[in-house]
Amino acid sequence: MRRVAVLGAGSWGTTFAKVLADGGSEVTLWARRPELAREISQSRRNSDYLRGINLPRRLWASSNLHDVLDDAEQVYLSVPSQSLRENLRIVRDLIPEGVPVVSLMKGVEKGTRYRMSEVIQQELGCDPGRIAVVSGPNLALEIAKEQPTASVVASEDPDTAAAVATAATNAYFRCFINNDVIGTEFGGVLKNLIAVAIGIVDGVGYGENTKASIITRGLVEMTDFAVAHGARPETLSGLAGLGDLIATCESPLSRNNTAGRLLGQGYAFADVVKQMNQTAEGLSSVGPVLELAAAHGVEMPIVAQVAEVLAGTLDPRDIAPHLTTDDSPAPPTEE
Ligand SMILES: NC(=O)C1=CN([C@@H]2O[C@H](COP(=O)(O)OP(=O)(O)OC[C@H]3O[C@@H](n4cnc5c(N)ncnc54)[C@H](O)[C@@H]3O)[C@@H](O)[C@H]2O)C=CC1
Ligand SMILES: O=C(CO)COP(=O)(O)O
Repeated sequence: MRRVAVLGAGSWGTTFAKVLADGGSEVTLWARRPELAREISQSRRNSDYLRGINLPRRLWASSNLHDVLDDAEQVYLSVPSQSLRENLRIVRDLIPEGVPVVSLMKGVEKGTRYRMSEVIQQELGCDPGRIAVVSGPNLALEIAKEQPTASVVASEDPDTAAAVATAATNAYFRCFINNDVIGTEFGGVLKNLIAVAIGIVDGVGYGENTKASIITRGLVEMTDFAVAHGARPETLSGLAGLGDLIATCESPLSRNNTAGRLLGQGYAFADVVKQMNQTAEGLSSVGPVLELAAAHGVEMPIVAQVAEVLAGTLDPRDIAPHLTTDDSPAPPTEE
């Protein structure tokens, strides 16, 4: 039986561990807190993150990294993006030589502005073909309830993508593969920012026209940004772009959407951070994304307005899809 390891026992790491176990692998899950590892292994529950979900028998957890990584044939990473580098420095000598390393994360590192696969490549010093990323419309709790879902596995090496997709496919979860790592990864990062915008206008009380306008123009911003970085535009119209954008913008389960809603209701950024007890990656990646956009000459008026609302310099009621960074009096063209 294939033996795989998942690092990070939050909502997505635990859900993905279940996906892999239900796909036939024997899964070891690393939880930082020993009491959480005990609860998962003994009660088959993760009550902090996945209330009411029974976890499969083929999944056990430990807070000991040696136990988790020993003999792993694939390693999946699901910690908050801003903590990935420090965690990789702890585990890099424990990851078995040559095995696929898979990012489940949807963030960009502050300061360096690197994607998660780039951080992995730097810290492990490995061939990029050993790295894969998983991204798609994947709200953890729905998948933990075994609702039918599709996702994308991207890697520069088709064998790596196929090996990961095979391990991560089961009766309710299906993975498609591609080799557009940049597009797949940025799709997941960028839709979080548009979901924050949707949450903000929802919190303000605006309706479906505003939200549809933001989703549609948001997809243009996502595509322009990703293509400027080398992505294929089709990837952004696929599961890892439009698919994830729809899921995250529509669902109250989305933490990015929820954070935006609180901002739209008038809470200050610091209060929103205090109220969120789970990771909302968009709050950390808005800065590095705008820096990358400026460096590549890409206009992102919606994301820029999100940044202003977070900074407290724009009233949430004034966030709007019709505003552009273009000062000319001529109407903008819809490309
Ligand atoms: N929850 C979801 O529906 C999905 C989440 N993701 C992505 O998965 C990644 C992980 O997010 P979630 O599991 O949802 O977050 P979460 O907030 O549910 O869990 C994060 C986990 O990381 C641990 N953690 C926090 N700081 C840490 C540190 N410094 N070092 C090691 N572990 C630390 C926490 O204790 C917790 O177990 C994020 O990048 C997110 O965008 C991707 C797809 C779906
Ligand atoms: O990435 C996700 C769904 O695909 C989860 O979104 P949130 O991080 O906003 O909860």
